[in-house]
Amino acid sequence: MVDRPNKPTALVKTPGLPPQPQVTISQDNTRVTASLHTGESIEVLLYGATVLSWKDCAGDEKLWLSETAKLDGSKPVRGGIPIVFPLFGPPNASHAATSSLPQHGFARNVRWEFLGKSTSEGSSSNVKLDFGLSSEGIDEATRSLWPYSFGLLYSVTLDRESLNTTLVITNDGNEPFEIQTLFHTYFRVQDIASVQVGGLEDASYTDRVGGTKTEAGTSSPLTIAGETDRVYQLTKDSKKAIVISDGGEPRFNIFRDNLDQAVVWNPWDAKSAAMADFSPKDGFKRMICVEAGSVQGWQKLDKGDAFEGAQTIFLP
Ligand SMILES: O=P(O)(O)OC[C@H]1O[C@H](O)[C@H](O)[C@@H](O)[C@@H]1O
Repeated sequence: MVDRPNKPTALVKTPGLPPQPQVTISQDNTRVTASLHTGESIEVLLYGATVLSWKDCAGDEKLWLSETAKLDGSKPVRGGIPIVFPLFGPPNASHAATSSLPQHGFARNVRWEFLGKSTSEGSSSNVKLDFGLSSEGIDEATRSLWPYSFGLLYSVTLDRESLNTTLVITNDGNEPFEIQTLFHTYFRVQDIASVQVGGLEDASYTDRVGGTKTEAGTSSPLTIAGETDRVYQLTKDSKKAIVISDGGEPRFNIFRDNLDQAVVWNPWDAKSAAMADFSPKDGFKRMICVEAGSVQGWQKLDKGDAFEGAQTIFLP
């Protein structure tokens, strides 16, 4: 059974004080917000099931969201964590089944259903919000572009010091299909000039700036000094974090589960100037996308198969 929103569950009893709600959830027609009693919070837009905001206990925002991002369902959100599915990047004639879809697929362009919340047994400090999308939940025009019977279950779990996003994709029909997927996370940073991305050392990557070329890994952490768009080929070792440091301090430790690539993207000045929904125009100095995904080749799902991929971002 699904809890109704707006009703805090799990009460903590502190001697001498009235019971305190552990988790507060509220929902309107467009979004769901959840806060822990310790102050951490998340906000998820039903359009695209896009995480728009993740704040720590001090109320500091961890995600970057463009000031001109469209939140009205007219286009994918520029910022937060849009979900890429079932195709990463621009459509390509070489993969006929997804060749008619928009860039990064359709999951970020459609309204999802809020399925409800849960908290861990005995835990005083987390909340999981579940969202669903299926072939029945998309419009006829989109379904005609990708006519498969699928189910997506997306869970966003807020803990005191981490945020987990888990996507389970199922093939609910008779026809096999092939997918790519990715969490397009926009991290907020203080100053891109002092950002380093560690944990990608020695990984080969596809550089997508100015044509596509494959490069061997380098021994030092990645720094960003211009337009950057790389797809790193990582090992299956989910214990190795990708670490985003800012001003010499580690800020985010990203762990992957069953996602073997990571895209690093910063549009820099010219590309961000060309995006109407990217603002302020120098906002590229305060964001970096590090996107865990499965985007090299395709994951094939036969009838009844499921694919599960997740990322957990820890605040050091
Ligand atoms: O503008 P969008 O469709 O949201 O894509 C934004 C970016 O997403 C990924 O990071 C890709 O690697 C980039 O090539 C792309 O420009």
